[in-house]
Amino acid sequence: MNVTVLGTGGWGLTLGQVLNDNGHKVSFWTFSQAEVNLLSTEHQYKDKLPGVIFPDSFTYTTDMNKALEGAELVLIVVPSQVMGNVCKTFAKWNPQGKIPTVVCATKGILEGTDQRMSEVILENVPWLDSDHVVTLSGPTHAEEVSRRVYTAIIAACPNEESAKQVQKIFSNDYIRIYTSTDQIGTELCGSVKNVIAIASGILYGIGAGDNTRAALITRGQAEICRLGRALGANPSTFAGLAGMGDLIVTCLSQHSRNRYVGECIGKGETLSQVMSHMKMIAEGVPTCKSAKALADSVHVELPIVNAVYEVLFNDKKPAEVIQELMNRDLKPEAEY
Ligand SMILES: NC(=O)c1ccc[n+]([C@@H]2O[C@H](COP(=O)([O-])OP(=O)(O)OC[C@H]3O[C@@H](n4cnc5c(N)ncnc54)[C@H](O)[C@@H]3O)[C@@H](O)[C@H]2O)c1
Ligand SMILES: O=P(O)(O)OC[C@H](O)CO
Repeated sequence: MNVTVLGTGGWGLTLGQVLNDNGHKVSFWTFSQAEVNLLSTEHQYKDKLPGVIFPDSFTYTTDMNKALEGAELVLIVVPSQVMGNVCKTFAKWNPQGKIPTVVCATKGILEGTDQRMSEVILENVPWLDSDHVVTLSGPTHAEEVSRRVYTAIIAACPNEESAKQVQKIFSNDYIRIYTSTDQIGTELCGSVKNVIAIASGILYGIGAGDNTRAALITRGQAEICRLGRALGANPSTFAGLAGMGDLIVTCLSQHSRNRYVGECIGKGETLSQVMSHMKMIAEGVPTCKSAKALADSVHVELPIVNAVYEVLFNDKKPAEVIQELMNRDLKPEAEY
């Protein structure tokens, strides 16, 4: 198959390598000429994935129409907050009557409109329909998949046949794809877990114990469930790879950018200080605002997300918000 990947960050490049391993022809689009120059000459992205050499057959361009020539599958892996603009350009491409499957591996919720990524794509690409937009999500760090570490993830689409097509295209002997028709739950889990991972990082930064981190992950999961249920997700998704699986990896992994942001803040940096030395995207930062807004819109309480919001955007001290969390009214565990 001819595959076009929109986005040359660590995850786009890694998924391109998976598809190349599976025998597909991969072309990349990036907004950055500097990235085209770097990747075309060095075939690696040392700042993001040191030591990983990408195939010579990969092509890179800033011309999206050129990258999309003959595309049978399009994989979008750009930061969530630029998804709308990237899709506006993508929409100008003429697929000549044959609508390709569009796979979205971005995790996040758009600030301002509070839309999930499949909603942003569908709104901005009029010739696409929901049967052709598949979400790829689950516990995956590019640092590991690029080294072909065993991994399992979810392909979610309301149309089961499209999810199965993506399952077949991406699966191989080191990456195993499960299908789901719960795209809402899959997208919400993959987005909100990043906010909980910032909280986990804060706990690392202040030197909290394992008990505290286990409590955070479990109660973070309860928040994701509560929001997901209110927005129409299937509750079984929360216990699966896109739910608990991804929450665990992002809260605990040394590779997690969201955990890293939290850890720096826990050690005393401000958000703008952390952002000034981050080389990669930490989606939990914008998603914290959108998750809070989404929850407010359906009258769902997300105490941990709200606490992270206070620390990130209102300069509250971690110790203060943790005390507030601990001192809330006592209640039964299963109340969500
Ligand atoms: N890295 C991972 O391990 C991983 C795993 C699963 C999901 N994801 C998700 O994939 C998405 C992309 O993350 P990543 O790790 O590949 O990115 P990254 O942090 O490695 O790099 C970001 C990339 O965004 C692109 N970019 C920046 N500004 C842009 C703009 N204005 N227009 C278009 N492109 C722009 C650049 O090409 C840059 O390389 C995120 O939503 C992330 O949560 C990442
Ligand atoms: O490195 P993070 O924290 O952005 O997480 C990346 C992936 O979402 C983990 O599945």
